[in-house]
Amino acid sequence: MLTIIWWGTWTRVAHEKAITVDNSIADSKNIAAIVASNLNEVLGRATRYSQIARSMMEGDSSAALQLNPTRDGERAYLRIAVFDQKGNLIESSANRRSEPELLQLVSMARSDQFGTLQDNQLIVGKPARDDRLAWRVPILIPFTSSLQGRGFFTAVIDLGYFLQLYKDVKLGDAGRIEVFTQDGYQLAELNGAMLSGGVDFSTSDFGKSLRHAEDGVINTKRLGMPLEDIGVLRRLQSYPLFVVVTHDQDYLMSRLADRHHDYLWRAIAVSIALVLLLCGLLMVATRQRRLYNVLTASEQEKRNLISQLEQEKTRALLQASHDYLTGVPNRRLFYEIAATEISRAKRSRKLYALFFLDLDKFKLINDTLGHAVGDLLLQGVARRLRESLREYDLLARLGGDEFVILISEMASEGDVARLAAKLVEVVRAPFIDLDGNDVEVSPSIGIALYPRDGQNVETLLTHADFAMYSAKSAGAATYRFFDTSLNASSARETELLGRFKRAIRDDEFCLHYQPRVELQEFTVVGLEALIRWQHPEHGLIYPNDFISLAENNDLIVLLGRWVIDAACRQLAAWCAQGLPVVPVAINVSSRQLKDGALLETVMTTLEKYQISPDLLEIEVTESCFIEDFDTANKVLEQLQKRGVKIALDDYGTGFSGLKNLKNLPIYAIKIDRSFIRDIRNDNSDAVIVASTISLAHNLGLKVVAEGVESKEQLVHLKTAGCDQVQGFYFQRPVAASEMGRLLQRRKFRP
Ligand SMILES: Nc1nc2c(ncn2[C@@H]2O[C@@H]3COP(=O)(O)O[C@H]4[C@@H](O)[C@H](n5cnc6c(=O)[nH]c(N)nc65)O[C@@H]4COP(=O)(O)O[C@H]3[C@H]2O)c(=O)[nH]1
Repeated sequence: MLTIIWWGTWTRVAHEKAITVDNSIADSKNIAAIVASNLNEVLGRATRYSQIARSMMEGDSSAALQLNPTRDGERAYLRIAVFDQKGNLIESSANRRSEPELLQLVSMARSDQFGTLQDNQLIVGKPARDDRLAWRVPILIPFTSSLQGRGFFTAVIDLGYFLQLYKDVKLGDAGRIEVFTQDGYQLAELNGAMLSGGVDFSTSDFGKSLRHAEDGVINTKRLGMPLEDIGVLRRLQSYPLFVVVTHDQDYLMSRLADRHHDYLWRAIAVSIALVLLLCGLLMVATRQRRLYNVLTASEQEKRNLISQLEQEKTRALLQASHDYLTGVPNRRLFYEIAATEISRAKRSRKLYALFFLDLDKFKLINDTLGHAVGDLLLQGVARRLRESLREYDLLARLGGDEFVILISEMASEGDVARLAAKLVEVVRAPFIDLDGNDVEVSPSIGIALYPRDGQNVETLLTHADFAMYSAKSAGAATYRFFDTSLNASSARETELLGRFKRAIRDDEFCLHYQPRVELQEFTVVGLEALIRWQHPEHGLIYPNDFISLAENNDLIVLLGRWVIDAACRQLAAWCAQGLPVVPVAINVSSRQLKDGALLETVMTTLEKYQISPDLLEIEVTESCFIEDFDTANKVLEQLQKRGVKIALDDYGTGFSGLKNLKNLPIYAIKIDRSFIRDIRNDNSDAVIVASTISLAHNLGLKVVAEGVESKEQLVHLKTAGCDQVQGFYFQRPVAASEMGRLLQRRKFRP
């Protein structure tokens, strides 16, 4: 683009210059033609004067009078003189006696210095060496008169005067009009108003070139001139002279300069604009490029991230579906695959068997040899089991030392039994050098068969679990098929019972705490201690699974003591931490009330931990009073007297009409959560709760609603006038370590 602009500009400039030069040449040609024509005319008059001179020499006496250029107004002729053939002056227009300047020319003519002369031939002489008037040129025309023979007409012509007539022609400072003789002698030069002349170029290149030049354009550069000059030469029609007109090139070009500067500036401006535009475009392009690169990079990064995420996902899925320790499927994957297998089994006539395998005394190994050995053992067991099974049998680890195996497509129960026996033996074989220890372990396997013992995975698993307990009861290191006569729960209970005392001793139990919140300011006014069993093999076991077991096996008193001790210990610990403690309620069962030592246990424990009695509350259920009203009443009254508050738990599920309560040593009732669950939808529940609250208040009892899970229930209870609530809505039961912050804060936002 820039090239085009500059090429266009230069072409235009050059074109205009060429046109100007052409115009100047045409102009010069016109001027040269005019000057040559006029000079021709001036010299033509010399021919006429020479004829008058001839008449004069032939005796025409009046002719002399006509040889007077001044009288004719002929101002280009300064003087006229006539000479005879001997060189005598016959006539002078200036009335001079001698004309030495002109005589010299006559003498040269007579001595044939101009060659053989012809009549009427114009001889142009060189002016006398006088720079001031160098343009005054002597001329001579020979003629022949009939009386006196040869005569010479001479004159001095003022070419300066002649050229001055053109002084207004604009040719520029160095422009000029010149008159030359044929051999390159410059007779006169008009340069502006300046006249000069008398320069002999005959020996210079310029002079030589003039000699053969035709009419038209010539290079008028001469020695000492730096530049070419374009001149136009025009020969005189009748005389051996020519006129050269030269325009001043600088002058011509200077007339174009403004316009050309304008072109130049425009070209520069457009170029700058273009360059700026280009730079702008370049910057935009660079920015775009950079943005593109950034985008590409971020796209790449995104792609990497996605593939990383996909890898993570695959890994997570693998982790989520496989047991990290043994690498076999975990419970989740087992359920998925087993469900598909069972649905396939429905179309098969073959037997499917689900093995529930548990290692006997695994905890002992863990406790004595350490977890590292325990882990290696589990890995070894998994490996052996896997190696003993067919490829399409499904082995999974449920957790701890529990493995399950889904055996598919077995021909008979006998085959299943043989496989189970083989697995027992395989696992029983010693494990050598587990972290430096040789370990022996035996498995107990429970077997449930499809379709006989269950139609789905859950049932089969439960029944295999029962069968496994049965195998353990049978002395372990064996297998058992599920038998409907098996009492599953008793098998588990038997196992739990087996380690109950040790669990109390080993502190496998712990207390979780749930806050009780009053409904005016939503302040925590108490905590309920709820027992949990952190079973090393079965995980966290909730009280419903072992409280009745403890009650039925005379262990509840022992357990109760542990609870009293643990609650007081915890209160003391919170106090020691400087936490603002609130009363902690513990659950006491009817069997504990019958224990004569309860009062003493409570009081000594309080004393042991330096806990004020009003920081301990006791929750009893209605059943306590049913079984042995007097004893319960007595013990509780004594406790109450010593400052321990009593609340009636699970209210509504038992016998008590409210009127029966008025004689009991209680300060509050806790409405069972079964009434609260549907309080918003079940009108009768709402009525029971509302009337309970109002009657309890009439008896001076506080009312606590249990199992509050939603805001709607909360609003309803608050509107009904309930004093306090407890439930998942505010807080699920949590470990003591998590209670510290709540005790600090003490308040909930509803
Ligand atoms: N669905 C639902 N449940 C809620 C909500 N808020 C609390 N709960 C649950 O309701 C039970 C309240 O205790 P509880 O009625 O005394 O009923 C207790 C109590 O009777 C007994 N128990 C707990 N700890 C002890 C103890 O140390 N000694 C004795 N003898 N019995 C205990 O075991 C029962 C069950 O205790 P947990 O399983 O801990 O169950 C707790 C608690 O987790 C709720 O919003 N929704």
